[in-house]
Amino acid sequence: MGTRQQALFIIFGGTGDLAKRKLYPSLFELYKKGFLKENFAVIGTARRPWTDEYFQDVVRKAVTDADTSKEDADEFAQHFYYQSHNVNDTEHYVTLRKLAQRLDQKYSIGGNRLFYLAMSPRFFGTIAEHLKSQNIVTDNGYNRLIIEKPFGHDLASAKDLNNSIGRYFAEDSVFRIDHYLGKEMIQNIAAVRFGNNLFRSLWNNRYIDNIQITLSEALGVEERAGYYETAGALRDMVQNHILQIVSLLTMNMPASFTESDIRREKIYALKALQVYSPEQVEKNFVRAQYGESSAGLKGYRQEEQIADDSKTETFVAGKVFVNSENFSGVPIYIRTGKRLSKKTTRIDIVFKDVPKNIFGSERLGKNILTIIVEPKGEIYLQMNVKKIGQNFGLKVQKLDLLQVEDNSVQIPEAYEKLILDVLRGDATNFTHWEEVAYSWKFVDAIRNAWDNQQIPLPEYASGSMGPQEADDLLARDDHHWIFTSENDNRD
Ligand SMILES: NC(=O)C1=CN([C@@H]2O[C@H](COP(=O)(O)OP(=O)(O)OC[C@H]3O[C@@H](n4cnc5c(N)ncnc54)[C@H](OP(=O)(O)O)[C@@H]3O)[C@@H](O)[C@H]2O)C=CC1
Ligand SMILES: O=C1O[C@H](COP(=O)(O)O)[C@@H](O)[C@H](O)[C@H]1O
Repeated sequence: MGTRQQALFIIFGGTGDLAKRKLYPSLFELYKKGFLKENFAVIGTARRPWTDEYFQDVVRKAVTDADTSKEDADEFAQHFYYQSHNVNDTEHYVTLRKLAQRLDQKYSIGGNRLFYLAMSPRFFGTIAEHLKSQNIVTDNGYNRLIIEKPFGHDLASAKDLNNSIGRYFAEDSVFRIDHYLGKEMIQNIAAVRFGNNLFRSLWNNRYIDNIQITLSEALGVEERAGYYETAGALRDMVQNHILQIVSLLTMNMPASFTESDIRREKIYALKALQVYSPEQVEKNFVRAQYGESSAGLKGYRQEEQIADDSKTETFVAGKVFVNSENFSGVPIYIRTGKRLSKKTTRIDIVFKDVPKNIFGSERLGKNILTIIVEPKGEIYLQMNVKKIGQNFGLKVQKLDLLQVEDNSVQIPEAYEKLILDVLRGDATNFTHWEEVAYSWKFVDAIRNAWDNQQIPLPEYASGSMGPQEADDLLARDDHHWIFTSENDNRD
């Protein structure tokens, strides 16, 4: 049983997709594990006129799967209340305050409040302002704000947003969520890097040849076309998830495994990102859009709510440099896209060749450390070993370091972990404002070059691993993607 937490959750966007698919199931897991018990309540707010009963029914459905007992789901759902609320209407905050006060007393919560902004970022400023001006924040407990991505549209809008939130909430009570930081295998990066002298000492430009980060999705744009048209893969995946992974892979070893020390090093790594000129963008970044597939899948421009002449990229590949002492000169190849051959999130660290191959005509394979985040957590290392037999020959052997067996370990969902971190006041796995700012600075340079220059937007076949240009990017450096649709792990 976990340490009991007491808090009142106010979820803005309580009728939305994220709330139903991720937030309610995560809260339910915390409830089943005993982190939430008697002393918590949830107010869901949005404009539609739901009743408490209807809302509780939505919550019950959202948390029900084959393993859920009806009693647990019923008991849990009784902690949920609905308040029809337009975030732009000051009057509605008065009703919200009264409901919050009543529930605080009813559940003996002691003033702790967690405000989850699960809606469009254009509303964040006004919500933060009203929470303060209408006294929905308390004096007798903590008041924490969880903010969903995207944090702004570019550096200028992110600054505006940050300023408007910062007027009402201090940086240490703002939790900018990036759900990748809650993933078990992403958190494993620090364990592998800093817990093993073997890797700690090799983790630099003297031994690492290149790094490859792949976040590929098999699904298309699905129901989020309206948002995606304004974002594209660069803003949707690179600005946040991919650059966060880059920072975790390249940061210096923190003085201690604490929030402030880790943050300092992550900020330093992101500050060291090489920001490209338009000419460098053209050379080092590729964008593309998915086309129709021979299997009958729609191309991006044929999807609902997408313009026939949309220029939104659904795929990005690029070469990134972190110009720190330990990483300058190491190409970090990144790629992400929708409608690719497979849903996989993986990191391949490719080490340099031994300075001299003494084995004559025997070819040496590369040492590659692979961290698979999805679909199933795995870490393995490719090594050269002798082939068994009379003669001397070499072969590449995959050394399994970790395999998260299906069902053998209870892997908490990213949102579950992150919400618990917020309840505990631990912001280690959240994004600090400076990280956001340096990431936008890097991304804006690419976006501006794409918007202002005639940089091509090729199509790729749905079900492939992107356009030929993404392979050419590595081939020019005499490298290749370790993960391909044909071969999971070739060299
Ligand atoms: N869905 C996902 O998988 C992910 C989402 N996110 C982010 O989470 C946030 C929410 O996304 P998602 O749930 O998909 O979005 P949805 O469009 O599904 O939900 C938006 C919510 O906002 C409410 N809303 C809209 N306008 C108002 C208003 N004026 N006053 C009060 N409520 C309003 C809507 O309810 P109503 O219409 O009843 O008012 C609805 O509950 C976004 O920032 C998104 O980028 C981030 C990662 C993944
Ligand atoms: O933030 C986002 O992430 C999802 C992919 O998340 P994952 O945990 O399934 O890898 C992506 O589909 C979505 O477009 C983006 O907004």
